[in-house]
Amino acid sequence: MELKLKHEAYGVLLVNLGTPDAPTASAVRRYLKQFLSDRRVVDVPRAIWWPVLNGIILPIRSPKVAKAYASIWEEDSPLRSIGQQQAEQLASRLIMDQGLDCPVELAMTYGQPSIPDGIANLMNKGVKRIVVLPLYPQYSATTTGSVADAIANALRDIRHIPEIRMVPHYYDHHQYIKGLAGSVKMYWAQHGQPEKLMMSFHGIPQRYARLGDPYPDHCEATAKAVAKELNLRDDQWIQTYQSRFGREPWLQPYTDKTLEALPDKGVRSIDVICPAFASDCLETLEEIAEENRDIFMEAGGQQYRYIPALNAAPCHARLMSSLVSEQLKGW
Ligand SMILES: C=CC1=C(C)c2cc3[nH]c(cc4nc(cc5[nH]c(cc1n2)c(C)c5CCC(=O)O)C(CCC(=O)O)=C4C)c(C)c3C=C
Ligand SMILES: [Fe+2]
Ligand SMILES: [Fe+2]
Repeated sequence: MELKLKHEAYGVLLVNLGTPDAPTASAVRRYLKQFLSDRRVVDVPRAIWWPVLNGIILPIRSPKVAKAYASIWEEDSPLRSIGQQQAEQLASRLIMDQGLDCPVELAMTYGQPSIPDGIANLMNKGVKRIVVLPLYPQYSATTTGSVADAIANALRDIRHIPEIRMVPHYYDHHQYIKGLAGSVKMYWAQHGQPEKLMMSFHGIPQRYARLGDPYPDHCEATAKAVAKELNLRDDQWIQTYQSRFGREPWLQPYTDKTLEALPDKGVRSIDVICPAFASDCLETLEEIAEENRDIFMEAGGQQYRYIPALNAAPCHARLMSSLVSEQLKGW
């Protein structure tokens, strides 16, 4: 009985970026407005950014991006439906691996389900200590930093605040590296190995890294560790950055430009993984699996395959359960 009460005091908030409520221009506009108003994401002075965001970006981008969402939407946005599966699997894993019967709530930094609702749901279940697990293996101020801000903002409205611990990153965690390498090995065992493996990470502006964001160092460490785990020679893999936005230079090499150039360098077959994404989403299912495929094939490539994110794989739930239990030590 005593043990059960103790377990009920803990809860997990699994956090991902966020996604629109529907694949429509108005829902995408609402989502992009919240996301792109975050100063950690776009740090341009507000007097310059507000007119650009409201007068140009939102009216032009929302209908275009809504079409892209419509092409990947099933019953819901994949980011949210996969996130719900991950939350359920993590709750079962915590019981199986750690003997810990505690609630797990999915929350999004932007859109629904929100971080304040996630915290309220946990507290309504009697939770006093929350482990926040941002689903970002590599730390960036634009993602993990924004989760910390959103948690702090949510706590402002709570009189008796819960205790909070947060997983800062897991870019070099052995279960994460083995999970990624294992998914590639399994894919190659079934479909054969291509000439190159591309590891494409979501980009950030170069300036953010110069100002102290360690994200590129974390990405390089992940990519090197996965290549090592797969016993790849240097010429058998390449690390790139995708999803650039706006005019200033982002981290390089760019995924799309690299794919356009590779066939001329003699590379005709390539597999792509996106290690910065814990769940498949618009950026992997549409940008990588569709748009970038066309770029490679039109440039003369012959075989292009996207290997899915870890999503709801059992090894992913085991990794998340280890990350949570490592935070619980001594608590
Ligand atoms: C404007 C600057 C952006 C920064 C900086 C940025 C960093 C960043 N984002 C992710 C993960 C995801 N991003 C997703 C979509 C997305 N990202 C941006 C812009 C920045 N991201 C935009 C405008 C969008 C929306 C789509 C579009 O308009 O092109 C998603 C997908 C969400 C979904 O609903 O499927 C994810 C996930 C990381 C990991 C990261 C920095 C490390
Ligand atoms: Fe993004
Ligand atoms: Fe994109």
